[in-house]
Order: sequence, then structure tokens, then C-alpha cells
Amino acid sequence: MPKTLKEEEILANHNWNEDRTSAFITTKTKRRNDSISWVVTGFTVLFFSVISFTRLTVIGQFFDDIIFNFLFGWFKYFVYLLLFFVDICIFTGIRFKFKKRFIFMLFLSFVILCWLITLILYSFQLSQNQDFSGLWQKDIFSLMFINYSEKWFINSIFYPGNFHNALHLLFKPEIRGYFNFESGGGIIGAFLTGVTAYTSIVGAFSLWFFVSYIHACWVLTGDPFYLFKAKNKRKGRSLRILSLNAKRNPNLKQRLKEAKKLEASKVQNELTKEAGIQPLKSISKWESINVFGQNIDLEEDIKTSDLTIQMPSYFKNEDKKLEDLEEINEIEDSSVDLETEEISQLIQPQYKFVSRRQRTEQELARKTALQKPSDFAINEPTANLTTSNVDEFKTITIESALEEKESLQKIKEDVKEQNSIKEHLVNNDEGDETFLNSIYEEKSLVAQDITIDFFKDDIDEINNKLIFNEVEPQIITQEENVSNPTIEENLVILETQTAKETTLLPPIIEEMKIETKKNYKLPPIDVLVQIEKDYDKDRANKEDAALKALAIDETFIQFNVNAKVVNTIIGPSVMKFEIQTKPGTKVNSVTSLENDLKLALATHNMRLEAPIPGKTLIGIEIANSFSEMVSMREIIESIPESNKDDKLLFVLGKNVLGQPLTAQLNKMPHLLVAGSTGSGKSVMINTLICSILLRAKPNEVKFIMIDPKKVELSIYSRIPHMLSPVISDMKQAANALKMVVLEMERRYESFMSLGVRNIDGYNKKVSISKKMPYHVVIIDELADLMMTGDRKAVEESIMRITQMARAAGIHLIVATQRPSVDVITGTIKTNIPTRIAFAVTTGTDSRTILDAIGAENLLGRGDMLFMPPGGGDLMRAQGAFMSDEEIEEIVDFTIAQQQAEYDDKFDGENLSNMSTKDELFGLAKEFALNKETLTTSELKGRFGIGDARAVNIMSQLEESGIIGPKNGAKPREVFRK
Ligand SMILES: Nc1ncnc2c1ncn2[C@@H]1O[C@H](COP(=O)(O)OP(=O)(O)OP(=O)(O)O)[C@@H](O)[C@H]1O
Repeated sequence: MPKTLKEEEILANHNWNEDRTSAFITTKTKRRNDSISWVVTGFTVLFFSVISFTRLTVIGQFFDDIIFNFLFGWFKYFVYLLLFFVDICIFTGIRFKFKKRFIFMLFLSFVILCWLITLILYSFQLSQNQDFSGLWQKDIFSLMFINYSEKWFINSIFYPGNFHNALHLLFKPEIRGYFNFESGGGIIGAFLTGVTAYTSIVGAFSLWFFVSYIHACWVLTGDPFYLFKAKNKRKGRSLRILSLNAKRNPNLKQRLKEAKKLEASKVQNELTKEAGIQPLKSISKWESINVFGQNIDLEEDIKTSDLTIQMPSYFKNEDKKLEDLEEINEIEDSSVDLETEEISQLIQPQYKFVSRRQRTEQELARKTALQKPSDFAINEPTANLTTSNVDEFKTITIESALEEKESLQKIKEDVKEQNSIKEHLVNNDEGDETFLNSIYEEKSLVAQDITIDFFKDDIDEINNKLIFNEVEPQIITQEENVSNPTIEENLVILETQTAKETTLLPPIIEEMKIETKKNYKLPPIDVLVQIEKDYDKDRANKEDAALKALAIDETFIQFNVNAKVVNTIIGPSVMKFEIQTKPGTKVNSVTSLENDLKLALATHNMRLEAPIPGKTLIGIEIANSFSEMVSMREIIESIPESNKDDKLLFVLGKNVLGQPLTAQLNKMPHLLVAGSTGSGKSVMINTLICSILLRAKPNEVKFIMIDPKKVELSIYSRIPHMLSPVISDMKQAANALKMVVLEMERRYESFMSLGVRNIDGYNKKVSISKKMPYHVVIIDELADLMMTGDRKAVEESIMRITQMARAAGIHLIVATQRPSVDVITGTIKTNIPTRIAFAVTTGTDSRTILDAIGAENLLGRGDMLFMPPGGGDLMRAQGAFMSDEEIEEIVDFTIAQQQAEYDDKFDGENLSNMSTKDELFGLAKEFALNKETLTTSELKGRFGIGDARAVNIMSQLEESGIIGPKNGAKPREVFRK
């Protein structure tokens, strides 16, 4: 069964590792010095567990009898162990956040154990007594229950006579005592044994085996029926227990590989230590296990793993994907295991190729369908539409529409005839596949280019011929209240298209239907970690600040400057001294002391603010001795309730005064973020994205993310807020920006039709289902996009988006670690007034970003200068921090509720296929097709263009199969004739 593009895309982009979830997250609680609540809790738990365990005092016996013995029987000791473990965690400050699924698995294992022990004891008792009459008794359940309750009662504190005996009968190995046959698995075991023993004792054991087998499969693979299925249909993925925190540590990975080879646990232990794992996490012998004969490749996971146990995972509500996978699996090789990550890579090339062909056919079929006679019925029968065609200028009349339909195939063949390679590819169905596959295998990129271009050219040609038909469905369907265009309107559209010799495929800009599931819930704030204030560090900073203030004053005295520190402010990462000068003292006399002050304060990262905006004071900022982490949760909690509807409000951090700082993307309306590597850009972008995810549902905000590094943003690929998976191919990225421009224009048209001026006005007028979401476009590394993409086109798209997209609700966030003028060009700078600079290396870089120096003195790790919208004064702030675990929690929370439904417009293939041809390409092609051979000079002469452009057009003509390859200095052959 053929797959759709969507399915193919999903498969291609699926990150198999993402499906694995951690069983629990451990965090270390920071405690305030004066906090004693944990001591009280710890001791209370300890006290009650000790007196219950030892059955000391009436209360202890009461607890032990009622809670532990009655419920769990002998297994109460497990429960005590658990309690003591929890107590140790309370004292040591280790917090566990368990996944519900993990807790359920543990609980079920516990129940199964209770059941087993009662079952064994019961059978043992029967065999000892030689009394098998109970085996098939109808009232087995009530007997079990009554027996158990009686024994429990007799041994409990409630039995008359037991009350005064502190350690009564506990360990008495007779019938009277808790170690009797009935009490093994507690009431849980008695209940399950009672129920299952209805079938006979053998039946009860069989049932137990079956249930525990299913449970073991579930625990180990994620699929309870794992081993009942054919190998290629198994959905589950094996349990893995990892212990290494090897993130971003390639050396460690390498060394671990060696350690694995040697199987030397000593080396592994060393590595574990080196990775900074606490003893609690050190279960390195579990690093790689073999489950049901599947070898698990640890290396693959290490780079993304800092967890202790990875749960088995499986697809929830994703049967569709699995069906596809199974099918592909069958097509490819039934022995390919779903566990192997390479599966998608294995199947992709051939699969993609088939799909492109199908797509081409679908496109053709669609165009043919558009030519139904009724489509033309409303048009004037005599209207003539002229269009510049590739091979010749052709006039299409309305009467000829039907003939056109019949001649569609002929046209296609005409176009094919234009180049010999294409003929080979298209006319021989089987041959072409084999041929392309062989090219694919040899050099996949080349093959891809050839196939895409060839098939796309087919479509281009036919599009050109039928352009007036094509225009109709694309534009009319955008707004339901716009009536079908008349033939004159078509004509206008057509003329605009042809006049421009448009550089894009006619855009298919249709409004995507965006829905949010009714019960979609925003992630709760609890997914964010609370960091408690460290009062020790606070005090140390205060003491240090007092000394530094003295040092500054002394420096002023030494240099005879009439100034002194009048105020000291301690922020999260910097302290700020406010200096007052006496009247008549030059500001320069203070600023010229910059180096002396640095010396006196023993720092090289000092920032001077002369004057402090809005004050008659001079500011000196230096790093705190101990910086304080600003938690995302803290800032989110400070956002007033009145802002709850601001979907694009995001967390920045804290200013120097320690006040929470947030900003609204729609008021900016675009943002430029720059800073050298490791300065905190990615953390800031993550806080921005997560702030929005915490506030907006998928139908309210949509993201397009461009991430050339492929690592920073890939985690968001599957969230339901995405319009496409994260784009890392730069050609696709450049085209995605063009698509955004087209979307922006579409939105403007919609606004015009309703007589509104912006997205808010539009959303107020339309029904809920038609509301437009905000679009947030994030470019994680502009430099890569500018260098490897089509620089001019990228710059132009960014310019158009930044100039116009505010009203359309489209907001751009551009980040770069190379703040040079060839990346952050003048055009980009003028159009993005809101900027954030993180630490950079030179003052020149700082100027490039902020038009002012200062960012070179920032401290890194989230220390930033924020240039607010409207050109206000620069504001120093410490960015909020989010750990990878917090991000994962938010992402998991959204994905668990709703799957991503990508917009076809931003489909990877669509983007790859968008033409980026020169504007003169059409005319150049026409010029070439009237000649036998073609040279670059001829092109230059004919169109009056420069060398570079002519060479570029020549290579585009070659790519399209119109001219042959370069052959020394000889003119290139034209394939038309
Ligand atoms: N707001 C913050 N608070 C505390 N630490 C931070 C903060 N932001 C960043 N850091 C620290 O700095 C490190 C680097 O940050 P980040 O990955 O965001 O840098 P970057 O600028 O994106 O670097 P690159 O451009 O190389 O990706 C983080 O791992 C984190 O430890």
C-alpha cells in the first residue's frame, strides 16, 4: 500500500530515542539554613517506622498490625525498607520524581509477589496436611479470606490478651504468629489466591505464570504481548538501565567504548566517577543488558542520557505510524528489527524516491482534475489567456480547455523529449527506478537532485501551460467569503505571474486547519523545579560587596576624585555600585579610572554605566562572588494573573535589582539574540519556547524552527505546536522563510477581506475555529543560514518578515554566535530593534549587536544586555535557567496529549522542491531552446548581465537538463534539438 508523504515524513523524522522515557528524575533539594521542616518530617517518619517495625508501644503495634501486616503480610518488610529509604532521601535532600507508569509497574510487581507467596504457602500447607479437600471447594475465596482474617486477628493487638504483650507472638514459628501459612502475601495475596484457586491449584499457578509473564514482558519491552508477536511486528523496545552522565563528552564516550570492549568493570567505575555520578546512581554494571536476545547499543544512547533507568517505551496512540513501519519492514527485510535506529535510514532512499514519483503523478492527476469542464463554465468563452511557455508561446483559449486536458499527456511527453536523460528516466518505469536507485546508492545527493528537478520540471512546464487553472484553487480557497474570481481576475493574476517569471512554484497557500484537542491542558507549573535561595551565598555576597564598596571609595581618594559609592545593589549574578560625584567633578574623571578600579576590585569584567539611565549617578557593575541561578519557575510564578491571556509573553530572567523580567514577543515584534558560544543563547531560546508552551495551546501559537546544528531544538520536533519538524537543511530553511512571507501575504489578504488591520482584529471577528494562530519563527544559527543557504533570498525574506509581519502575528527570533556584519547585516539590524546580547569577545561584536560597547564585559552563563523594543536604555539581566529535564517534562506533557500535525506547506519535500531559480531563468531557457549550443558569453550579451549571474543561470539550465555539461571551452550542447 503506498504511503502518503505525511507518513513518510513522520517516519523520516522520527527520533527513535525520544520514545524512551526515564523512570524517575532525581534532584537534589537545596535547603535554607533555617529550614527545619525537613528535619521534623524526617524524624517523624523515622519515629513511626521504627516503632511500627519493632512493634514498640501500642501505637507501634497498631500501625504494624493494621497497615503493614494486614495488607502485605510478610512483604511488610519491603514496605519498611522503602520507608527507611524515603527517610534517608529526606535527610540527604534527594528528591525523586517518579513516572506514574514506573510506580504502577512497581506496584504490580509487588502484588504479583504477594500473590505468589500466598499461593506457594497455601499449596505447601495443603500438601503438609494432606488435606486437599480445599482444592476445589466452592467457598475457597471466603475460606482464604476468613482464615487470613482470623489468623491476623489472633496475632494482632486487637486479640484479648495480646494487648499487654509488647512483642507478642511475632516470631513464634507456630500457627500462632505472623509467620503462618496464611499471612505470607497479606490480604492482597489471600484475595488473589482465593480468586484464582477457584480453577484448582494448578489453574491458580498457571494463571500466576501467565500474568507474571505478561507483566515481565511489559516491564522489559513496553509491550505486554511482545513475545506473542512475529519479530517484525513487535512494538515494544527493550528496557535499558544506564548510569552515565556522558552528555556532551565525546571522550568519555570513546573511553567507555574501550571499557566495554575490555569488559573491565574497574575502568567503568572510574568513568562513572569521572562522569560525576553519585553513588546512588552508580549502577554501571547494568549499563548494557541483553533482553530477549537483543543487543542494545549503549553508545547510541549515552550521548543523550543522563538518567539512571530508561523505561521501555512504546507508541501510545500511534498505531498508524506502526502500521506503516510494519509495512515498510516487510517491504525492506523482515529481519530488520524495530530496535535498530538505522531503520528509517535504511528504508528512506528508495522509499523517498517512490514517493516522489507518486507525488508527481498525484500532482498531475490533481491538475487534470482541475480542468473539469465545469471549472470553465463561468468563464467567457472567448477570453484568451496568454502565457509565456517554455518551448513556445502558446495561446490557451477557454474552448481549448478540454483539448488541453486531452493533450496534457502529450505536453508532458514534449517536455520529456527536451532532454535525453529524462526520457530514460520516465519512459521506462522499472528501468528508471533501477537506474535512479543505482545513482542513489552511488551518490544519493546527485540522484536526489536529478529526480527532484526532472519531475519538478515536468510539473513546472505543465503549470505554466495551465497557469490560469492553477491560480484559481490556490487563492480562492483561502477565504470562504471571497467569491470565485472571474476570468478577468484570473487574467490579472496570470499576468502578474508571467510578468514576474516567478521564482517560486505557484504557491499553494491554503489555510491549515489547526485544532487543539478539547481536553488539551497546558503543562502545570509543577513541571518546573523550585530552587530555594541559598542564604549562605547571599550573606557572602553582601560581605564581599561591602569590601568592594570600600575599595572603590579608596581608589577615588587615591586619585583625588570627588566621588563615592552611595548605593550597592546585589543582583543574581552581578553587584552594582552607584557612584555620586560632587558638583564640579567631571564624569570622565571617574570613567578614566576604569583600569585602576578593575585593579582595585581584582576583576577584569567590569561594566561602567555613565550615567545610569534616569539617575544622576554612575554605575559600576562587577560579578558576584557567588552567582545565583534564576529559576524559570520563580519568574513564571511572579507573572500576574492579568497577563494570563498574553500567549507570547516569555520569561527573560531577573534584572540587576533582582526583579523578575518578562517580555512580550508580540510587542517586540522580532528579536535578535547574539553571543559567543556557551554564553547562554540556547538556554534563553529554550526558556522562550517553554514559556510559550506553558501558556499557549497548539491552536494559538505555531512554531517553525530552523536549527542547522540539529541538536539544540530537535527535542521540539514532535510537539503539537510545530508547523513542521525542526528544519536543519539550509535550502529548505531558506524556502521555509519564503513560505512564511507568502503566509504573511495571505494573512494580509484575509485581513483586507474582513476590513481589519491586524491579527487581533481578525481573530475577534471570526469564529473560534477560524482564528489564526501566532507564528513564531526561530532561527537558531543565522550565520549558517546566511553562509550555506541562498544568502540574498534569506536576507530578503527576513527583511520582508521583519518589516511587515507584526500585524500578521508572525514573529521572528534570530540567534547567532557570530555577531559580525556579514551575518547581522545592516538590513537585519534596522528591522529588528529588540536585541539581546550575551557575552561576546570584543567590543566590536558588542557594537554590531547593540550599537554600543558593553557586551564584551558580560560574564557568560546567561548574563545579558537587553535592548528593549522602542530603543530604550540597555538593561542588564541574568537569564532564567531551565534544565534539560524540565524541558523534557514540558515536551513530554504536550506530546502525550496531542501529536504534531504538520502543515503541508512546510513539508520537507515541498520546501526542497520549491524552485530557487534566477528570475531570468525562464527567458534564458527559451533563448537556449532556440539554439543548438549555448555559452556563458551569449547569455551575458543577450541579457546584459554579469559573469557570476550568467554562470549561475548556466548551472541552473544544466541542472534542469536543458544544456549539457561543461566540455572544456566548447559551447554547451542544447538538448532541445
Ligand atoms: N541563565 C543561565 N543560568 C545559569 N547558567 C546558564 C544560563 N544560561 C546558560 N548557562 C550555562 O551556560 C552553558 C552554555 O549555555 P548555552 O548552551 O545556552 O550556550 P550557547 O550560547 O547556546 O552556546 P552555543 O552557541 O555553543 O550553543 C549552559 O550549559 C549552562 O550551564
